[in-house]
Amino acid sequence: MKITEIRYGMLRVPLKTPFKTALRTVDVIEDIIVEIHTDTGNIGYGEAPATAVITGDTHGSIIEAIAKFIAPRLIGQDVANLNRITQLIQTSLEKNSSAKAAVEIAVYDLFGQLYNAPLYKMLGGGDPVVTTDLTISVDYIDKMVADSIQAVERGFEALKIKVGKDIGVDIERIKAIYAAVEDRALLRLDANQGWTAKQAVYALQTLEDAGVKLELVEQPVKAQDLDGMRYVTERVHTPIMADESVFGPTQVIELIRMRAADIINIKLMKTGGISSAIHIADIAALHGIECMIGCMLETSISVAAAVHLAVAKANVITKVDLDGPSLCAFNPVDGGVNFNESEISITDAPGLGIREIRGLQRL
Ligand SMILES: C[C@H](N)C(=O)N[C@H](CCC(=O)O)C(=O)O
Ligand SMILES: [Mg+2]
Repeated sequence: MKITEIRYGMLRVPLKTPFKTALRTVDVIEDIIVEIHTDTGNIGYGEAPATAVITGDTHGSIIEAIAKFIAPRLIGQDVANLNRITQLIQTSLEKNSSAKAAVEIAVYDLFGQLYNAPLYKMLGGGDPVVTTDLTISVDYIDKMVADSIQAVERGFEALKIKVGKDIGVDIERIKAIYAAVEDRALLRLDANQGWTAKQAVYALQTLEDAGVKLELVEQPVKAQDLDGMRYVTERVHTPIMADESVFGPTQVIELIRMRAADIINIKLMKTGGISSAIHIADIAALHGIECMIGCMLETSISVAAAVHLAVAKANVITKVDLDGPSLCAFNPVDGGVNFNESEISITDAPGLGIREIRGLQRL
C-alpha cells in the first residue's frame, strides 16, 4: 500500500454551547482534515485544529507545513514501513505539532487498514471502551453550577471545570459546584495557565481547608514556568497535572527530573501524533507517573485516534478527557469510534473505521 496523494479540507462543526477557557472562547470547530490516498484505493483520515494560543498552529501554517514540508517526503512511501514514515514526518520541520499529528493519524489509520485490524490492536490491544469527562466552561457561577448539574444528569462521572480567571471568583465557582455535585462526580480543574504560582497555592490550600475534594488541577501556571509548577506541586495535597508545559518527550523528561508535576496530559496535537505520544507514555510508565489523554477542540476524527491510543495504554493513560465530540452539535463522521456521551467504544473496523466525513469543504 503506497501513498499517492495527500488532500485537505476544512471541516466546520458548531459547538452545542460556547467553549470558554482562561485562554479563549470558541463557538465553532474549524479544523483542517487530511486525507491520505493510496494505490490500493484505501484512504487514511487525520484532523488538525488551529489552536494558536496553545500550539501556535493556524489554518495557514497547518496547510503550509503539510503541503511544503511533510507531503513531498511521503509520496511513494509504503505504509508497511510505519516507523520510517513517522520519522520522516517528525523530522520534516520544527514545531507544527498539529500538522504532524493530522498526517501521522492518517498514516496510522492506513496501517490498521493494511493489516485489516482496528488501530488499538495494532498498538497492543486492550479493552475497547473508555469513559470521558465533560468540560464545564468558565462562566458566571450560577451558569457553571447549572451546567455541572446537567452534565451529571447526562451521566458524566468526572467534570473538568475551567477556571484561571479572577482567583477569588474561581474559589467561589469551585465551592459552589462542589456543593452541588459533591458525591456524584469527580472534579478536575483546568486553569489553562491563568494563575500565578502563589495564587494557585492560595486557592488550592483554601479549597483543601474548606474540605473541597479535587481529583487534580491542570496547568495552574504559565506553560514556561516549570519552577512555578514545582512550587505549587510541593505545597498542595491536590495532584498537579502539566498540560501546556509539555509537548514532547524532552519536556516530559525535564518535568519529571524537576518533580514539577504529578500527572502529564498527553494530547496528540501537542505531541505531533501517536509515535511521540507512545514515547511519552513509556517514559511516564518507567517513572511511575500517571497520564491523562486529552484533546483540543477536535471532532470524532482525530479524537478517535486518541481513543485507540488510550485503550492500548490504559495502565498509563488512566484519565480520559476526550470530550471534543460530546461538545459538537453533531457528529460529521460516518463510521469511526462510537461517542455516546461519557461512554466511548471502538468497533472492529480496520484502522480508525471512518467511512465518510460529511460537510467537508475541499481546499
Ligand atoms: C476539549 C478539552 N476538554 C479541553 O478542555 N482542552 C483544553 C484545550 C482546548 C482548546 O482550547 O482547544 C485543555 O485541556 O486545556
Ligand atoms: Mg488543559
